[in-house]
Amino acid sequence: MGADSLLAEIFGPARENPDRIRVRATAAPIAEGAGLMLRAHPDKAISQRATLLSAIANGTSTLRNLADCDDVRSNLTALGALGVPLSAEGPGSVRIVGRQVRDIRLRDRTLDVGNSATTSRLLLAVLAGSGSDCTVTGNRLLRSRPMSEVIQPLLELGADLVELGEPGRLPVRVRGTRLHGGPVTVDVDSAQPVSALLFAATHATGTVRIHRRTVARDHTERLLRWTGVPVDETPDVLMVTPHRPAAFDLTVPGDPSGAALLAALHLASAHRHRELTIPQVCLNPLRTGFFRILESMGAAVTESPRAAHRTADPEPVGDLRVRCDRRLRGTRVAGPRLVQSAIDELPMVAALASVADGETVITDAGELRGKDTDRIKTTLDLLTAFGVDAQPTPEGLVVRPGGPVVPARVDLPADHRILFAAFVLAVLSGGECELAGTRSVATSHPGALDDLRYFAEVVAR
Ligand SMILES: O=C(O)C1=C[C@@H](OP(=O)(O)O)[C@@H](O)[C@H](O)C1
Ligand SMILES: C=C(OP(=O)(O)O)C(=O)O
Repeated sequence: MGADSLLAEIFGPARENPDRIRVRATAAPIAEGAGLMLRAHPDKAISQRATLLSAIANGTSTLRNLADCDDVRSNLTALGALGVPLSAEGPGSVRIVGRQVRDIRLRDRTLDVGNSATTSRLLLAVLAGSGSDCTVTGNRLLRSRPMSEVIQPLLELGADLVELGEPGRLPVRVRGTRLHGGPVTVDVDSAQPVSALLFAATHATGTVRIHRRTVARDHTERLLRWTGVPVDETPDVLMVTPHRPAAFDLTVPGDPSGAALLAALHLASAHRHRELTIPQVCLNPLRTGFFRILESMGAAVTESPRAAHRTADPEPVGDLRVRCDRRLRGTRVAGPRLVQSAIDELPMVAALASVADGETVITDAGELRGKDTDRIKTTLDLLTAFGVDAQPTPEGLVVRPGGPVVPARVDLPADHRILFAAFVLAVLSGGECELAGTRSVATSHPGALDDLRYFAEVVAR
């Protein structure tokens, strides 16, 4: 079966979103006393890791509630091209028959993973130990993103990788070989290189010690342990004993980044004094930094973990509740651990900061410069378009109170996280504006316009 028909069977046809919308900030009337409950989309980061891990696991895995977005579609398309048997198991569910890494043999082909850095980096680590000789590339944005932090340590484990374009960028040719163990270092504040090396370690010939700079999202560590791969850890070092993961059944929880969008829109709306419940969200503390930042801004946040997670799931899962009955306070977002746990939500923090009663400083966030866009620059451009007083710093930005004004039209960069911050600013501004360049919603959350519709009138242009 072709990749497109398989994806259509799993998710239905890809959703067509307009590239230009008018947004009028008038929240749907909700009766006092009525409960507010909105569901976040399934987690993208866990979907990415779970599909790739089951592709090399011992046996057949079933994954449910996979995130339907371009990044995960790219990931499944790549697995199909690698000859990994995949079949639809109902809406959002897939069965994946794992293969020995050495038996993955893709020859003389180029795998284009679109926009997804996570897919490209994890895939390089798997292909490095496979029987393949192929090339990994991506779209224009992905080809300009840094890859050295993955390429360099993989080379140190014996990988045969050749950068075919600019040094430290895709496309990269991979000739699979046997990786050995040893020490490797990740000296950026980023989860993906660590995850890539954890994948590589499962099929190396000796123990791999990963010296890391920051503890960031640990979904891969959790999945590996849950599937029987020995991973020891101190704050500075992860130590992996090579082992083939066992096949598994997993239901992907709600995405904390999706919950953050709902919470930010809610706090931007006239209903923010009411409690919004977002059920069944991944409550991994290395992902929920946005909610800690909201608390520091004066919002009330409650997390109610589901008890069963202790035995059944690799991740803590539960309900999130958010409300705020005061004006938001300015805050300081600093330190690699907090920054990493809210890395994709920082543009939305900056948006909310525009209505706080004091200055907000975001720092230690230099990693934002290597995303789909330079998100320090594009967040600043967005704030400026909404008339917000903000200034860039080398590692972040400073946002001053003053509230957004309603611009006639904002031309957005091709970056979904900046688009989500634009939604928040459009609701905060209380007026009507046009957003151009909205198709990037598809990268992580094609249904995001429906989220926005709870808080604003949205008309396609
Ligand atoms: O590991 C992941 O799933 C991700 C890690 C983060 O990137 P970095 O690891 O490059 O910081 C994040 O920005 C990205 O959306 C997804
Ligand atoms: C940067 C992101 O993802 P990736 O690095 O996988 O492209 C993101 O989702 O914001």
